[in-house]
Amino acid sequence: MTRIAVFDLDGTLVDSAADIHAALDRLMVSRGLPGFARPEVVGMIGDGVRMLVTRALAARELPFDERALASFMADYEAEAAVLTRPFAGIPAVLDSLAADGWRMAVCTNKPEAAARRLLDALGLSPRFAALGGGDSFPVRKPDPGHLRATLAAAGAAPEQAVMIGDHHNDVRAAAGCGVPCIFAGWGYGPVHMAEGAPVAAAPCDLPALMAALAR
Ligand SMILES: O=C(O)COP(=O)(O)O
Ligand SMILES: [Mg+2]
Repeated sequence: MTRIAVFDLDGTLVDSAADIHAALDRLMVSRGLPGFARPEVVGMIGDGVRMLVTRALAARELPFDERALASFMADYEAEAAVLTRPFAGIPAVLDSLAADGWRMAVCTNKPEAAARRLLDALGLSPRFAALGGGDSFPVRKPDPGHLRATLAAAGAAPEQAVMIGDHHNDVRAAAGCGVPCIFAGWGYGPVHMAEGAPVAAAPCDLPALMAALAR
């Protein structure tokens, strides 16, 4: 059976916090508000762009505002790959998984256009059979339908899959599909978000953990 590795994007494949942080700070500056410290921004990532902007505005005691969301999205999408790079060891792991016959896909809560642009800019797009963004389907992680639809877009079934992610949204989406999950210990989510999933300390730990989990 062909196996498929479904990767989360922010905090798993790529260290994107610096560009998200810069775009959030530009949004704040445009409103005459102070910016954030990196740990604050890291704690806001994981539930998609609407929640990210909601949390950033709430941190400044402002209500959610569609115009702020639209201007953040346009700005971030254009500048998503300025500072963002794959985590150390990720390109080598993708090479080694491909050599072992794994197919690969991305299931991210980041809007699809920004995710696609980022993967294109980093030269990673050709590696993935499908990209399921936070707005690609009617549901997103932790809803298991997001993972299921991403797998379907890749022409794969949950029985073939292993998910790798850094947030409880990834762990829960996988659990809802009956897909084993590995928690990316190098990412943005605190380790309690693994909720019992095996934790990979570094990308180079993935191939062995994945081989053990794949059915
Ligand atoms: O956009 C987010 O909030 C998180 O994106 P991710 O699902 O790739 O971690
Ligand atoms: Mg993530």
